[in-house]
Amino acid sequence: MNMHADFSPVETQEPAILIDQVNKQFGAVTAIENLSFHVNRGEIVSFLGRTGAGKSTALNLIMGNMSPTSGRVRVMGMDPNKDFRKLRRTISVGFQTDRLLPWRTAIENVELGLQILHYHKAEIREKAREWLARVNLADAADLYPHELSGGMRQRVSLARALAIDPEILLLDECFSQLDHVTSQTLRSDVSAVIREYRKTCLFITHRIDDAIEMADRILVLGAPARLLLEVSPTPEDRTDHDKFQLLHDKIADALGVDS
Ligand SMILES: Nc1ncnc2c1ncn2[C@@H]1O[C@H](COP(=O)(O)OP(=O)(O)OP(=O)(O)O)[C@@H](O)[C@H]1O
Repeated sequence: MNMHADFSPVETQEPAILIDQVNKQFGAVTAIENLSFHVNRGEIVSFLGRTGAGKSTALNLIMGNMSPTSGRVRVMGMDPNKDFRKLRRTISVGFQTDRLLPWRTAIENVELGLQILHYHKAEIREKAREWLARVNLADAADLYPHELSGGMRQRVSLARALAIDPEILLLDECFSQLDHVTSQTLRSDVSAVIREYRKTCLFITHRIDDAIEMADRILVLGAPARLLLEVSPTPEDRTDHDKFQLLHDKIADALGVDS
């Protein structure tokens, strides 16, 4: 159990993430234009947009790194920019690059977030081992990042993000640097873990396949970020080739890209 009093879990009935009529300007540039959406607890939502669609800006707003020019951003009912400290244990992020520390072994990298949150020493090692095993890396605990493949490093990075037991996992293009086969395997392993532990996940990608495979709901964004299409893939959309293609084409059409 985490003994640090500052980081007690946040309890609320509100959606995990709420974006309500949000605008974000950077000088003359509009990054987000009247964007509204929510992510329910335990839901996996994919954010799909072309480059420059404001996906990173939306992520920064949710992480509390900046505040909107107008509109409301809420995470578990709180303002992430104002309640940054209270939400430290609530949100974890998996990035496009693994961001592992090269001088730490795999297990020591997983331990990092737990150390920052002042978990007890014995608990830190135990949880890190547990999560490495969950991402199928139990045997790689003592290897350094340069001894691991790209897919393995990304698994370590995801174990690190999940080890602090966050309510919400934000995944920012975290499979896009990997080859197709590695990315597919990791994607299905990670979505299985997210569903098993009933995490809320906002998954940012520009790959239509990734979104259909992983998400309960897909939000297709135009640039500047505004909602163009919202779809909920069914299990058949994933398993039936024709249905998959139909949905793929519909999303590609909304995005204005060739499928
Ligand atoms: N700090 C900033 N200062 C000025 N302009 C910014 C800033 N951050 C983002 N922008 C602009 O806002 C728009 C949206 O950028 P953002 O990085 O959020 O898009 P994105 O969808 O994440 O793009 P990508 O897929 O390429 O990462 C772009 O036009 C970008 O140049």
